Amino acid sequence: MSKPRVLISDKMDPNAARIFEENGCDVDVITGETPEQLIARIGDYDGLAIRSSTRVTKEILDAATNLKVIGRAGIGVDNVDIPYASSKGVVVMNTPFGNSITTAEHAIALMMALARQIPEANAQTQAGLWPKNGFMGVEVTGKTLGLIGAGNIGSIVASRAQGLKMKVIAFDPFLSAERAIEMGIEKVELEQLLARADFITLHTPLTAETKNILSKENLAKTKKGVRIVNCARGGLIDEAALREMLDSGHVAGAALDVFAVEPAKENVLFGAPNFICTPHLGASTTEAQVNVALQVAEQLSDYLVNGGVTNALNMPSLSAEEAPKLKPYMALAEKLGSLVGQLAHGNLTRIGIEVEGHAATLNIKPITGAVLAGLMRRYSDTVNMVNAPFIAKERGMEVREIRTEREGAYNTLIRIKVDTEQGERTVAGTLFGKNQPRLVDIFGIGIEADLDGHMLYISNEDAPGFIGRVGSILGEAGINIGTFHLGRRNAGGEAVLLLSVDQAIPEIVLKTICDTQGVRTVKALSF
Ligand SMILES: NC(=O)C1=CN([C@@H]2O[C@H](COP(=O)(O)OP(=O)(O)OC[C@H]3O[C@@H](n4cnc5c(N)ncnc54)[C@H](O)[C@@H]3O)[C@@H](O)[C@H]2O)C=CC1
Ligand SMILES: O=C(O)CCC(=O)C(=O)O
Repeated sequence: MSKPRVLISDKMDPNAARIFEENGCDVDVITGETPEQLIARIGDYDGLAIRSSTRVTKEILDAATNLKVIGRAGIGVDNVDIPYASSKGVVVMNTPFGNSITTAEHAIALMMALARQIPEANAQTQAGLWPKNGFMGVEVTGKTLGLIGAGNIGSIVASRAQGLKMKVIAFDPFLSAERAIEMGIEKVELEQLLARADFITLHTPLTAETKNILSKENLAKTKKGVRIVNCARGGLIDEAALREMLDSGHVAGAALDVFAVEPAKENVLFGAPNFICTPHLGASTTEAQVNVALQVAEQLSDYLVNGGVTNALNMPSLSAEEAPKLKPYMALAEKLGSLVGQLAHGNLTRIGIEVEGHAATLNIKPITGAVLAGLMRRYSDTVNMVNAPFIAKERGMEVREIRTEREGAYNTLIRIKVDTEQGERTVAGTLFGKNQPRLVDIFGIGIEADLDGHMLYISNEDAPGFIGRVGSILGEAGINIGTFHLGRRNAGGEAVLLLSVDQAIPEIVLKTICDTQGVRTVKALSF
């Protein structure tokens, strides 16, 4: 089997390339290309490792015909079109913790630089001005630091600021009261933070809610003399409004690592009083870059070589240890989903996935993904367990998952219930001999069958001689029967026949079977 191919398209610590190679991938490091160059090249690769420079757009994803996974060596993934990647079945991963300490330290460094105007004092001193009387700083001790966003980085900033004897308040709608107490900070509303903070530091992603969170209006509500730090994302602050506030002296200083448009070769803030900036250096320490490079290479190669999923933003995590345990369940789930998809008529709007026994002790998200992928395969060739939940949602399907660790008649069971035009339909399957997917129930009728290759499903009235008649029709058409499985609701009632055959069954043969007395439904299946 050929090795997975990975492209590193942004500057990254060389350890990343080494790890990819050690883990069995072929790797190319080609940085600084234009989007057109990347579009021309990307079709050759299974994996793409990036930092913040490569923008993974729709056009790039359309050209990435072999791409299975994108890894961001860092946290923010606003440079990747995740919904489109999901629709293409491409997993997107980041490295959520590798550069958090470094970025938090950068925010603290910028805060201290602002408090003591270090960059300007340095420049004037080296220019021979000895400006001893030109710079009057402020202490941070006893001052209030307002965090907007108290996640990984925000909480590290909080603990460092507490070490500097600052009082920390935070606005973060998703911060629980318990966590705030644990962090020793005060959870406040945005209005309070704006009114009370001597320093404000931002640590949220850029979303519809956080875009321009420091708008002109909100900047006007800040305390006079406030100092503002942004090491999160450009776009969180209205840059033109901030410039006005710096010029007027209402904002005593601002330090930005990130800009609305990057690279920021020119910006309305350049040259403003008490404005300092760095070129998106928040994550730039040797330690952080080694961390994220190692992590992204381990994660991507684990996915490409072993199927392990870690820190994916568009699918559930699946460790390399979990992957082999889940694989037979996912195969079963896929087959059951596919059976339902092939047999159910009309739109499926409600799907129940019940997992019992041993499978329920595992991570069931991949099982759900596999059921949905199997179920929707009849709609699309590109559906897979990554994009299936998104497509299901898009199609308005309501998916319910029920997990019961207690064993029933089988040591493990996956049951799928769907509402169809004919009412609720159920199929269930188990694993025989630990990894052999086996159907055990079809629409409430017990049966035992492998779901493999070409198959024929017949629902009929239970009557003597029926099986012989079907056998003869197939025999006369030269179609060899591999396996034969029977089940019935009750004697003389509804019966089910599931056959595996060595070739696809021609329409004309299906029609002949359909016309046979006692037949209710006939359907050729393939798995
Ligand atoms: N300058 C740089 O080089 C770097 C920048 N970053 C950026 O820092 C940001 C934060 O990273 P982490 O702390 O790791 O992320 P995180 O996900 O751990 O924390 C983000 C926090 O923002 C909060 N939040 C979300 N919406 C909010 C809203 N509307 N108002 C207030 N709070 C809200 C969340 O509840 C969460 O607690 C990310 O955008 C990331 O891209 C990260 C690393 C390096
Ligand atoms: O890779 C970088 O230098 C930027 C890091 C960053 O912005 C992030 O991790 O979100």
